[in-house]
Amino acid sequence: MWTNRGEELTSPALEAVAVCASYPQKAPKGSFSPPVLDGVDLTVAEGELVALLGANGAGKSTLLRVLSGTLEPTSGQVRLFGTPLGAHDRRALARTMAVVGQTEEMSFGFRVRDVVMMGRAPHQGGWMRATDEDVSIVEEAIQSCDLAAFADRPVLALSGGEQKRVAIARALAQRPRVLLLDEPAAFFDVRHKIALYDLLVEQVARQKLACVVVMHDINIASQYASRVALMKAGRFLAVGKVDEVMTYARLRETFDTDLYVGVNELTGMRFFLPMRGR
Ligand SMILES: Nc1ncnc2c1ncn2[C@@H]1O[C@H](COP(=O)(O)OP(=O)(O)OP(=O)(O)O)[C@@H](O)[C@H]1O
Repeated sequence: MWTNRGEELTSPALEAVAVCASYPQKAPKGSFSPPVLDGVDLTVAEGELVALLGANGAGKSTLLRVLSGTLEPTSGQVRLFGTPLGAHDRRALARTMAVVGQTEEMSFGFRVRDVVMMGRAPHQGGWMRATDEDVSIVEEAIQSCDLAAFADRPVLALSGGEQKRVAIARALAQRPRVLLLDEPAAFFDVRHKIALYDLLVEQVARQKLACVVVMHDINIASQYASRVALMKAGRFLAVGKVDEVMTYARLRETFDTDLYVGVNELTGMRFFLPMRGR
């Protein structure tokens, strides 16, 4: 069954099928690095937040690059609402998917409000004239990312964490259906970290977003993720609900280290503590 936009109703929002990926290398010319992703399968539905967890170098950011179309898989395929990523028109893709990378270059000379407005560009006509709706979406994104106090400041005059919040506000202003974020809370203080994930789960539920987030904080993942994917050496060790996947043994295998796994008696949620070595 198909919608009037030609999308298959039963298709997941985002799908990686048997994806392998390598990086092009300078020498010898035309060669590739050894595989960084090795047969990854993932489906992400609308209204769910999937956390990618794994040690440094496991391939999390690479998977995000492949899912966003920045890196071509060497084999396998990524599909967005049932259609191969490459078959989507660039402008339509920009309306459908927003990406917040590990590092986001901010342009010199722009104010916070201008940068967030850039998220509306794929929805605007050739003249890029902001409608009342654009302005109100931008203001909502600025408010929700706690940026109102900085809205008229040059973006380069903000701290690392504040600039990251601007990049997230711009992505939310895009009103995408799929949102990919690479360690979005890396520079955040604890209050802003909790506020960000509260905001993300609220957006995921309200806008029916399909959201994939690379995370290093396993306690945040256990509290906010609909599902968790544990990565090691370019493969998934396990994908599933927190209680199925975030076990002592699986986390040990993922991170090559022991973690204490506890359960919060008030919420029933798991928590994890690092254990010192000998
Ligand atoms: N541009 C690149 N060219 C060549 N190899 C790369 C490139 N980027 C990453 N790699 C390699 O690919 C592997 C996976 O890197 P990736 O950045 O995907 O890991 P990650 O799981 O996101 O790690 P981290 O937690 O440290 O951010 C690593 O071995 C890394 O050295």
